[in-house]
This record gives sequence, structure tokens and C-alpha cells, in this order.
Amino acid sequence: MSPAALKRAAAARAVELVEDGMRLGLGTGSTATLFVELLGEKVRAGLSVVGVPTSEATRSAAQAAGIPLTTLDDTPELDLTIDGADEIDPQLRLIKGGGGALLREKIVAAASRRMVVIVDGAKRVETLGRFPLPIEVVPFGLGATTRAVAAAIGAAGCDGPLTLRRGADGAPFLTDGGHLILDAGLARIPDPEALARALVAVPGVVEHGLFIGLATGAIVAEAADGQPRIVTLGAA
Ligand SMILES: O=C[C@H](O)[C@H](O)[C@H](O)COP(=O)(O)O
Repeated sequence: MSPAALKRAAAARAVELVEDGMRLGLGTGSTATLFVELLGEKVRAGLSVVGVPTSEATRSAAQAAGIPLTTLDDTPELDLTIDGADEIDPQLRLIKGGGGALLREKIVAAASRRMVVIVDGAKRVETLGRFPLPIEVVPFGLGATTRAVAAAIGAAGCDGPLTLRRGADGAPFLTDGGHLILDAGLARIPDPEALARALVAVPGVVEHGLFIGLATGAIVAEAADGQPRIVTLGAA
């Protein structure tokens, strides 16, 4: 069973949560894009929703799927956000930002009454940290900010290299907001809350990929006898 088939199964279950008239947050990444495509089918069949995309990539996908879009300026409160994740632990704490969309994703999730995460089973972990933690920083003062981030990581009981993310062309990766990403290879984050507090206190850090207290539920698609089996966590 391919990861893509599992992602599609999770996305399909998430579409069932969408009700007519809902204001939706539309996540970013391969799993969220499958949700957008499946949601588009329902919109073309008559479902009425509006969506706030969490990235320019999702904006394009949603427009191609025919989903009406709005902004958090016009629609500051959303009913439901559906988004993927890079890791999820038993407390529904997440690492996000593998695609660099963490900042808008977190703003949209925080504006939503519910956030349901859609993942394949490989994303479930007991302890966050195997996936490198994305930390979004402003380009100004990168050297000093990197040192301060490393100190914050150490103070939170973690350790590991910080790597400036680069694109396929070798140039520094730029987020939709024009920022840079430092990926922290920590292997294990024993106290995500402490690390989150330490990171937001660093001048130059715009946001980090720890999503704590935001996800209200998760839809996990696992392979069972060659078929996807859906496991729900929290309220999903
Ligand atoms: O910045 C990207 C997002 O946080 C994604 O939701 C996350 O990386 C998971 O993406 P995917 O569904 O492609 O594994």
C-alpha cells in the first residue's frame, strides 16, 4: 500500500467532515492537496464552502479545483481546517513545515474552531523530533539568529545541527513570506512546550513548526492487509 494511497484515504475521510456553508482552512502539502482536489469535486457537485489557503501552492490548487476563496481579513474565524503534518504524537502535538508553509498554516489553524490533521500512519511517533524541526527566520541577522536559536535549543534540553534549507537550485529556500528556514535535526524533543517557548523568545524567529494545542483531531490512514484502515484521534 503506497503512502499516496494512504494519504488519499485520509483526505477522503476528511471530506466527510465538511458541511454546507463551512468556512475552511486549506492546508499545504501532498496530503492537503489531495483533500483540496476531493473537496473540489464536491464543490463542483453543489457543496457551498469558502476556503482560506495556507500557501500560494494551495491557492493555485484550490483555484484549479473551483473552490471559492476568502481571506482571514474578510473571514477572521473559520469552522474547520484540514491540514497534513510531518509528525504527530499521542497528545496531537505536531511538527509541520516540511513544505515551508508553517507560518500561514499556524495562523490559519489558530483562527479555526477545529483543526483536523490528515496523515498516513508513518507520521505517528511517540516522541516528536525524528523529522527535522523547521524554524522560520528573517534573513536579516541570520548568523546571530542562528547562534541564538542554537542556544535556545540547548536550553530546552535538545541538541542537533541547524541547517539552512535550500531549494533544488541550491539557493536558500524562501517561504511565501520571504523568510528563511533553519531545519533543526534534533532526533528527539523531550519537552516540546519548553522548546516552543524558547524559540519564540529569539528575536529574528518568525515561527517554528511545533503545533501545540492546535489540532483537535486527526485522521490517520494505516495499511492493514493491503487496505487503508482509518484510525481517528481526538475529535475527528
Ligand atoms: O509546510 C508544509 C506542511 O506543514 C505540510 O502539511 C507537511 O509538510 C506535510 O506534508 P505532506 O502531506 O506532503 O507530507
